[in-house]
Amino acid sequence: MTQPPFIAVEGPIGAGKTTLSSMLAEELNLPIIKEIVEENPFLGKFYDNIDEWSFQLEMFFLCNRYKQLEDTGVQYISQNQPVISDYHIYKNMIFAERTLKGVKRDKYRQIYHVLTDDLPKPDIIIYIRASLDTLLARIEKRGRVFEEAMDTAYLEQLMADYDEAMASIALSEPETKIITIDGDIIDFVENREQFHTIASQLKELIHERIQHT
Ligand SMILES: Nc1ncnc2c1ncn2[C@@H]1O[C@H](COP(=O)(O)OP(=O)(O)O)[C@@H](O)[C@H]1O
Ligand SMILES: Nc1nc2c(ncn2[C@H]2C[C@H](O)[C@@H](COP(=O)(O)O)O2)c(=O)[nH]1
Repeated sequence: MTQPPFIAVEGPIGAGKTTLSSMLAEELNLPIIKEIVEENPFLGKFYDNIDEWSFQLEMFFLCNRYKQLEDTGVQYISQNQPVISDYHIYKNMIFAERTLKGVKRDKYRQIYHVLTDDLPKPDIIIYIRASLDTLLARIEKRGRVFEEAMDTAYLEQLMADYDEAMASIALSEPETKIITIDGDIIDFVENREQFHTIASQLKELIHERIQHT
């Protein structure tokens, strides 16, 4: 039996994940699972010194996402309720593979698999891509102080890592539907028509999948 749709909005930092997932949740009346960022005690320290703080930060993100998906994701799925999230659990690996090295990376990989292998995985991914200039402009617009120390090369590397990760999911999970949005061209914030095109496409996919559940 297929599960009711679990939708994840993904993309590099500043792509518009939280914005788009919140808009879609409201438009389609879906419950939303949202990342908690402001209370993260390690992010500021991490951007000041990645090597020193990466393990603590990656573990913090992993444990929080695990707990959130365990508490709410599993509950919605078991009630046959479609749900949208502003992250995919695989995001942890995208970042950790970039920020961790050696023994810590090996340990992290093991813990990641132990915690996440039996979690429900999204079967629809909305992947927002955008150019470096667009991402930088949106990060600046958001104005989080701790992100001022972010290195541009780090963000550029993450953009490539995201492309690679999405290509790998497309190959290894052909049943997962990936909708790619060009965030430089499609403006779901300013252009209602463009937002409605995305919302209608998602509504149709949810409808199709519910019928097969
Ligand atoms: N399409 C868009 N056009 C203009 N501003 C946007 C757009 N998408 C997001 N933003 C703004 O960019 C910033 C980052 O968006 P956010 O949703 O927090 O990104 P993410 O969750 O991917 O890091 C926010 O200030 C948001 O209001
Ligand atoms: N090293 C990691 N950093 C992460 C991870 N998830 C999010 N983040 C950072 C990136 C941003 O500064 C901030 C919010 O993320 P958004 O993508 O929502 O803008 O947190 C992670 O797993 N590892």
